[in-house]
Amino acid sequence: MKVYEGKLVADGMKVGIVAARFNEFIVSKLLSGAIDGLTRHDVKEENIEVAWVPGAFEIPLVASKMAKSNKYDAVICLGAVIRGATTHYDYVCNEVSKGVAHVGLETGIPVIFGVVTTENIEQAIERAGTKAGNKGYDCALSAVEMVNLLKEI
Ligand SMILES: Nc1c(NC[C@H](O)[C@H](O)[C@H](O)CO)[nH]c(=O)[nH]c1=O
Ligand SMILES: CC(=O)[C@@H](O)COP(=O)(O)O
Repeated sequence: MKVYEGKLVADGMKVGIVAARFNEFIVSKLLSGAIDGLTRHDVKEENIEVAWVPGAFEIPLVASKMAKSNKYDAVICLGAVIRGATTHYDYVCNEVSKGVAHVGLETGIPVIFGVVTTENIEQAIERAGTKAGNKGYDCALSAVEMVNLLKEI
C-alpha cells in the first residue's frame, strides 16, 4: 500500500500571504502566527511576501493573482469575518470561502483558507493566538505540507 504525506520541511519554498485589513487587530495576530509557523519550518523570511487587502471579500482576487504569478509555491489567505447585525456576514463568508477554494482548484497551487468566521469578537480572539490556538500558524503548516504532498503524488 502506498501512502503519501507531505513533509513539514521548507526546501526553498516561496509563500504569498493575502491578509485582510478589516478587524486588523485579529488579522495581525493571524499573520504573526503564519510567519512564525513558516519560519519555524525553515521557510526563509525573504521567501515570504504579504499583500494587504481592504477586507475578506477582496482576498480571492489577490490570491488568484499571486497563485498565477509563478512566484509562490503556496498562498495563505488570512482574515477575520465577525457577524454583525445584518446578513452581510453570510455573503462575505460565502464568497471568500468559495473564491479561495476556486483559486486553488483553478491554478493547482495550494491556497490555504485562514479566514476566521466567527459569531463574536471573543471567538475570533480565541483563534488568533489564545485558547483555541492560532489559525495563522495552522495554515502555515498546512501550506508547507500541501506543497510537499503535491510534489509526491
Ligand atoms: N464585515 C467584515 C468585512 N466586510 C468588508 C468586506 O470584506 C469588503 O471589504 C467590503 O464589502 C468591500 O468590498 N470584511 C472582513 O474581512 N471582515 C468583516 O467582519
Ligand atoms: C461581517 C460583516 O460584514 C459585518 O461585520 C458587517 O456588520 P453589519 O452586518 O452590522 O453591517
